[in-house]
Amino acid sequence: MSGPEPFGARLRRAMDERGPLCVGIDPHASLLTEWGLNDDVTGLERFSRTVVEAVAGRVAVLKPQIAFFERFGSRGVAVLEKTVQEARAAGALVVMDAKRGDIGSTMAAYAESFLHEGAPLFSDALTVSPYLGYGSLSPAVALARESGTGLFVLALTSNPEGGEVQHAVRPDGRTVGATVLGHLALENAGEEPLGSFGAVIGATLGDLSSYDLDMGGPILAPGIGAQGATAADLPAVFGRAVRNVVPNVSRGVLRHGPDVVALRDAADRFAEEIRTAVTAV
Ligand SMILES: O=C(O)c1cc(=O)[nH]c(=O)n1[C@@H]1O[C@H](COP(=O)(O)O)[C@@H](O)[C@H]1O
Repeated sequence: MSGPEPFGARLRRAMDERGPLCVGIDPHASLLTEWGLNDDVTGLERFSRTVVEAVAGRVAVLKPQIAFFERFGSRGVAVLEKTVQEARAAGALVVMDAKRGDIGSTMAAYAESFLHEGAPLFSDALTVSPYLGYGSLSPAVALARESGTGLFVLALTSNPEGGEVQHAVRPDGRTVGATVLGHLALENAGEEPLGSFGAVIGATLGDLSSYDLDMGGPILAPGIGAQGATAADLPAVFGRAVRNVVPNVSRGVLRHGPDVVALRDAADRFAEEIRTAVTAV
């Protein structure tokens, strides 16, 4: 008896139907102010509900960044619970951006918080950090397989400081980032049409031709817009793997709020730029 449909298959279908764009829900204090909202839970709730109303029915993925909700304690997390539920009800997949990482036993609790169906923050996928050793993620991998959810593992991050760790060369001659990608390739082996264990690779990183990006899973690609990358960069950065790329745009879309139509139009413009860039490959 087969279990729930794997995240990778659900994501592939959503990307084919809605395009690959992921819009981030990052309620920065500065954005709340720009939207004429107070930097409080009421403003947080209005902000989040507006983004869901504007784009959850049309983009494949929404990516709430948990830190901006945790800033308000339990009432902020209550807003996040509602936001995730409303986004999923509108047909978007939700990637919870929590970048969780810990030793195995604690990692299991982190995984249950987001990937166990019935958890208040149940999401379709979770960002995780492998920097306690890729193997420390195994409880999250196991639960994802069981619950039909997925992981996005930080591999080559968009921030300029990432290289210090991720480009470090291990005794076997491979970089730390390449080692993470190698683990993911094994995790996704045999999964069709797309594995459920993705990598986070910044769209800001320029030439990655020395890396094998074809690890059978999706690539969450932040960095477009506020961090300086553009949709046109995607084919050059990701090569053939661009077909599995989920480009993320957070501030680049959110700065057009609070008007719902303006938010929607901004998302549509990014979606069209991405479609043009990716189909040119
Ligand atoms: O895991 C992430 O989502 C992530 C990884 C990474 O390497 N770089 C990165 O920017 N992110 C997240 O992606 C979003 C980027 O936001 P914008 O720069 O506003 O589009 C933020 O929520 C970041 O935390």
